Amino acid sequence: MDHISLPQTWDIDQIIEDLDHQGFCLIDDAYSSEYMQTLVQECTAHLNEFRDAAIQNGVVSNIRSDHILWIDEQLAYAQQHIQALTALSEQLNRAFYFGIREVEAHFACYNAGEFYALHRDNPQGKNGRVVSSVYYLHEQWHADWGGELRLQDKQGEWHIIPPKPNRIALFQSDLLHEVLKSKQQRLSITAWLRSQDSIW
Ligand SMILES: O=C(O)CCC(=O)C(=O)O
Ligand SMILES: [Fe+2]
Repeated sequence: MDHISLPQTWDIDQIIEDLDHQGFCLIDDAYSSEYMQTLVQECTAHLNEFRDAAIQNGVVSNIRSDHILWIDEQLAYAQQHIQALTALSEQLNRAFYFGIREVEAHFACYNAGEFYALHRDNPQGKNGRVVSSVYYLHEQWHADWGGELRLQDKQGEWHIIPPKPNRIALFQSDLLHEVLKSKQQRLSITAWLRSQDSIW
C-alpha cells in the first residue's frame, strides 16, 4: 500500500474509538472545499456513463435503484479519495488487525425517488468487505430532502444520518443499513476496505 498521510481533518483516535464502540463513525468536513468542488465536477461530468446498479450486478430487483460508475485510474480526483482511504486502512490494520489489502469504490447517484433497501454489504462474510465508507459530494442537502443513511450500530441502536455534503460515513460492512428515499439528486462515492478479492 502507498504511504500517504491522512487528511488533516481526520481524527484517527476518534475514528478508532467510534469504530470500536459503535461500529461506525462520521468524518465531517472531510476535505477542502476546493477538492470537493473538483470531485463534484468529475462526478457530474461522467453522469451519462453511470449504469443501473441492479442491472450491473446481473440482478433485476427492487432492492436498489441508484446508478453507479466504478472508479478506475481515469478518474484522477476520485483516486485521491481512494488513496486517503488506503492510508486510513493502514491505520485501521494497525489498530484492529483487520488485514485490509485494497479499496474498491464507485460513484453513486440516487435521483429523486430512488433508495437502497435494508441490507448488509458483507452478508455472509464472504466478499472480504471489512469497512464501508460513503462520501457525500452533492453541494447542499436540506433536512426535508430525505436520502438519509439509516444504520444499526453494533449495540443495536438505529441512527438516521443525513447525507451532509463533505461528510464521510464509515461503518463495519456487516452492519444493517439502508438509504431512505431521496427527494433530490444525491451524489456519493461508496468504497469498501477489503481484506481479500471480491467473490462478486
Ligand atoms: O449511500 C449511502 O449512504 C449508503 C450506500 C450503500 O449502502 C451501498 O452502496 O451499499
Ligand atoms: Fe450498503
